[in-house]
Amino acid sequence: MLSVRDVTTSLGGQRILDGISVDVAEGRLGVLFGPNGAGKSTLFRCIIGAQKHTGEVSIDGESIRSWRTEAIARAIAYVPQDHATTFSFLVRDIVLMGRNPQRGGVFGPRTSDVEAAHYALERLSLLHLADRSFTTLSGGQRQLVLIARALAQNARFLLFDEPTASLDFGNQMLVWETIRSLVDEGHGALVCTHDPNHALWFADDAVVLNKRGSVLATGGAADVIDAARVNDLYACAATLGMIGLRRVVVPGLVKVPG
Ligand SMILES: Nc1ncnc2c1ncn2[C@@H]1O[C@H](COP(=O)(O)OP(=O)(O)OP(=O)(O)O)[C@@H](O)[C@H]1O
Repeated sequence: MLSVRDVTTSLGGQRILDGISVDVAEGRLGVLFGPNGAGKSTLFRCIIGAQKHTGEVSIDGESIRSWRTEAIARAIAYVPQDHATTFSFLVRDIVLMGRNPQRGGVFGPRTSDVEAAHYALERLSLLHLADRSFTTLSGGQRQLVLIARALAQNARFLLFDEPTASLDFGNQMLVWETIRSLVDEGHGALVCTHDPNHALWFADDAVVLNKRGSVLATGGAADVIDAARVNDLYACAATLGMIGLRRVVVPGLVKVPG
């Protein structure tokens, strides 16, 4: 279990997160839902130790505050919101980078690392792109490559920051289905999303943040993300229609909980 307890942080002299607590359990898919600027990305950075904070992040009851970066990366894989690389790394090398925390030292990749990267590419049907430059890929393909890198990392817990932003509907579903299947295989995931439908379709649990960076609600996704709450957060009557999409099922593609 990855546990976040009472995490509070400030940026530029301003309180950004205020006493956030969230659990990420293996075999559970949680979503982090909240308006722009609520602090979702900042919370991810706190969790992986990239942002100073008070409160505690622990794994199986052990605080990870003093863990080295590599040790954290062996336990937690983070897929950032938008990865604009200016270097034209090959896709296979980007995915192989996911093995760095496992390798340690300065030695080159072991056979097992190459195999893990190959498996991750194969799992996400990306083998045909393995020798393409990352910079030449579409946004959806890049996102899938970053998920493959996280898969190669073989961490117990996966953090995704808006993994379907800018993707077409088909790729949104592919990404969510991939995350869901990784969770069903035993990973724990926390996914930041702006789409209440995605939360209802795919997530088990939800944490709703308000724009002041504190928890508005936490619990089962369908219990805490409903029309009233979405309307309250965004003051938008159209949210009722969006929530209605929950009942639209693409056969064999979208799993609707319950
Ligand atoms: N370096 C910084 N200095 C000052 N304020 C910052 C800094 N980085 C982020 N912020 C502020 O922190 C707040 C939270 O930002 P964050 O990116 O975590 O929000 P978010 O919920 O992920 O937003 P979005 O949904 O738009 O991606 C925002 O108000 C942002 O302007």
